[in-house]
Amino acid sequence: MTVRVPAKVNLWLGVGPVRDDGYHDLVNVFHAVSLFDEVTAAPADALAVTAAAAPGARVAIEGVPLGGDNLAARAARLVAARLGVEPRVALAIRKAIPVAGGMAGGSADAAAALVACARLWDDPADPKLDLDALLALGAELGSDVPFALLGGTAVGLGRGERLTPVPAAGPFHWVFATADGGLSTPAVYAECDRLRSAEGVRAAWPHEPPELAAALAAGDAAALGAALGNDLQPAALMLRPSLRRTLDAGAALGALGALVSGSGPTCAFLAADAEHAADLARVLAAEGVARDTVRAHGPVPGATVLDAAAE
Ligand SMILES: C[C@@](CO)(OP(=O)(O)O)[C@H](O)COP(=O)(O)OP(=O)(O)OC[C@H]1O[C@@H](n2ccc(N)nc2=O)[C@H](O)[C@@H]1O
Ligand SMILES: Nc1ncnc2c1ncn2[C@@H]1O[C@H](COP(=O)(O)OP(=O)(O)O)[C@@H](O)[C@H]1O
Repeated sequence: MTVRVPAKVNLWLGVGPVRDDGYHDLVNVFHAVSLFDEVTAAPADALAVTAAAAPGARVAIEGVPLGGDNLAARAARLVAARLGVEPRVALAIRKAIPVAGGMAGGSADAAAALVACARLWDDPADPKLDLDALLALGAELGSDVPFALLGGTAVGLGRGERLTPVPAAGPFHWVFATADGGLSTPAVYAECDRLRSAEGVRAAWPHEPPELAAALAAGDAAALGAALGNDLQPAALMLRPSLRRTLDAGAALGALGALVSGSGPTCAFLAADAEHAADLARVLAAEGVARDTVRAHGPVPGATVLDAAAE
């Protein structure tokens, strides 16, 4: 049983004040892109996780924990507990999504494991775990996990887990510039709070610009590029100043939009079309402002079971 699951880029990440539980209220516009991890789940004597780079992918696989704290393993245990079975499964993860890169690769693997384990252990004649149940389990694992189940384009409120799909025409063509080393999501949120308090800025209630929804609905890449935004970007740039050069290089090459993806350090560039994306990827790589560049398009569906013929 193999499940394919996409990375995300945040088209808009409005970050509100920190809440009593330590999380921030968000207006998080997620967009799933065609950069996929795959998780294969097979019955086994005990829970086990392996991880490898997908063919041709240059991911820093050593950053993926293989013990019980791997998000896919946590997902398997959660499904097993909910269904009252033992989590006897071997999970083989093939990663193309950058690790700790702001593209929600760990969340993607968790979503894939939720879907795969539900297929393995739920009763098909009387399933306990429908999509709503999986979305609720996903939210227990992490704020970004529900979106990896859903895919497409969606706005996430609350911690980012309360999702509403957003109509998007697409396809939109993207280039992602990966970086050496990841950024810790909690550290970037903490830096965002620190910068705001140092500047005496009180976080406003986050909002989403109306131009964004209009650009998505119309499939207008130029308008979308102008409407992108990320409240975590100043914090990511403070923690990783070299990203400024990467963003400036993309903008100078005519990217319609250039921003840090989520908590970074991956930078996302919106291209006018597939050809422009190929040019951007090639020149950014040649200029040495990224570890690697990867092209992808969005929106794409969320976690999907591959049939045997496709595997
Ligand atoms: C920033 C975003 C943007 O989509 O993604 P990444 O860039 O990490 O992929 C997300 O908000 C990350 O979501 P996710 O990675 O699932 O975070 P979680 O495991 O739920 O939380 C990890 C930590 O991030 C901070 N956090 C997360 C979500 C949120 N709304 N407010 C927060 O302050 C908290 O410090 C929390 O302890
Ligand atoms: N399956 C997994 N893949 C990647 N990272 C994982 C996984 N499970 C747990 N992690 C942990 O989650 C952290 C964040 O990883 P990831 O989801 O790739 O990044 P981000 O939150 O920036 O999008 C990693 O540094 C790693 O310690």
